[in-house]
Amino acid sequence: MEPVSAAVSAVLPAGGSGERLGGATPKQFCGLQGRPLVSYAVRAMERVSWISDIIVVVSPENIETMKSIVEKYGHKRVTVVKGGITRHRSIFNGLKVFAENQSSNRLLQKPEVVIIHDAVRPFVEEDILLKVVTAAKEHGAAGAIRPLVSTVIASGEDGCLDHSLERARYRASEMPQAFLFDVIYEAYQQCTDHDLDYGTECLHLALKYCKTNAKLVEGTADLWKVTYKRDLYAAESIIKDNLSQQICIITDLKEAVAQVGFLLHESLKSQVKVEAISISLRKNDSHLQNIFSGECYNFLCINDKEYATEEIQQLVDMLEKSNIPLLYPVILILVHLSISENISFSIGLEELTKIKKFAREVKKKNILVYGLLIQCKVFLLP
Ligand SMILES: Nc1ccn([C@@H]2O[C@H](COP(=O)(O)OP(=O)(O)OP(=O)(O)O)[C@@H](O)[C@H]2O)c(=O)n1
Ligand SMILES: O=C(CO)[C@H](O)[C@H](O)COP(=O)(O)O
Repeated sequence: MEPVSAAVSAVLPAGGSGERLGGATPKQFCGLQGRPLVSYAVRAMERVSWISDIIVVVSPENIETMKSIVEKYGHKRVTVVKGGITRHRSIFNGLKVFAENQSSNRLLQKPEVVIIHDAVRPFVEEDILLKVVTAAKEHGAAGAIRPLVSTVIASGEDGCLDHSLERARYRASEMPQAFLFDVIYEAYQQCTDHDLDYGTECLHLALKYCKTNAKLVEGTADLWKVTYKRDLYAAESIIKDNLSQQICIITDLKEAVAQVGFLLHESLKSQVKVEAISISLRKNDSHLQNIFSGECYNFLCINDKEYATEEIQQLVDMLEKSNIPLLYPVILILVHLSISENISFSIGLEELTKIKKFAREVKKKNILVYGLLIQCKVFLLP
């Protein structure tokens, strides 16, 4: 697919109260693995380099909470805007930031295409964003859809079945959606109070007021909206699963050690996404930096050096300098290979004590260090 050739920004409605989920905290602020749900959606947008501004719309009482989330998790390109009493009113407020000079918000550059995405749909990927934006540029509006899980039926006044819809002909409307900014803004300006208070579908507004037939784009199953309590549990297990799906194996440049890294890569690659690199940790390696910013949280560092702590210290320093938010525990497994002819380990007791002390220190920074000693005996052929 062609790269994006339009100015694109995003509006994330996050101003609801989460009645269906229940509980005192609105669902977008519920913690998943210690981080609020809304922050995952913001992060998903932020990772897409061609999205310029991200407008997060929250209820007036949650403005400060949202601002502190932006600060705590280092979110960039985010403007927090006051929401309305319904989702449509919140989205409209978000769009206004681009079109009207509001006293509390600087006027942001009006995008050609605007993405609208519920803040409670945390697993949105660049691929689907690109598809809806490209389709919106061509058709004026586009939205992700999914097959219906259950058949839609209508009941009559007596509470009995009136009619049912042919399931194969209908689709569930999901998010993200994208619009030519002028189309959706015009539609919202023309909306009646009834639309704003009872409507649930932005694509419908574009059709009703701008005669724009949205292109429907097949989305993936994980675009679903966190609505009920069970959805929070499901989202949390997807997050945990994603975290354990990527590992980086780092070896030094010595051939025997690099060879172990290569073999490990071969045996793991069918189960997890694995990167294996041979580098000198003393130098600043751009490939390793890219792996950090790709949010890899698991590292296996193999070496045969006597001073293993220095190596792992260098890796931790690089990790910290890379400024990736340490939102989850980083797992660093230090594998010390002792390749020798005799059975004694090349690493001394003093070094082991140092590693243990180091592990205790970095644990406070959410970095968990584990050590593994492997004795490889070299058999010399006669
Ligand atoms: N006045 C509102 C209502 C909803 N939303 C946002 O719109 C998205 C989708 O709405 P929904 O799932 O219905 O959220 P809630 O309204 O919070 O949930 P409920 O209907 O169960 O109260 C959510 O990110 C929600 O925060 C909003 O910005 N402003
Ligand atoms: O499914 C959607 C597509 O437009 C919206 O995300 C949905 O309408 C959200 O609002 P609610 O759950 O309050 O109806």
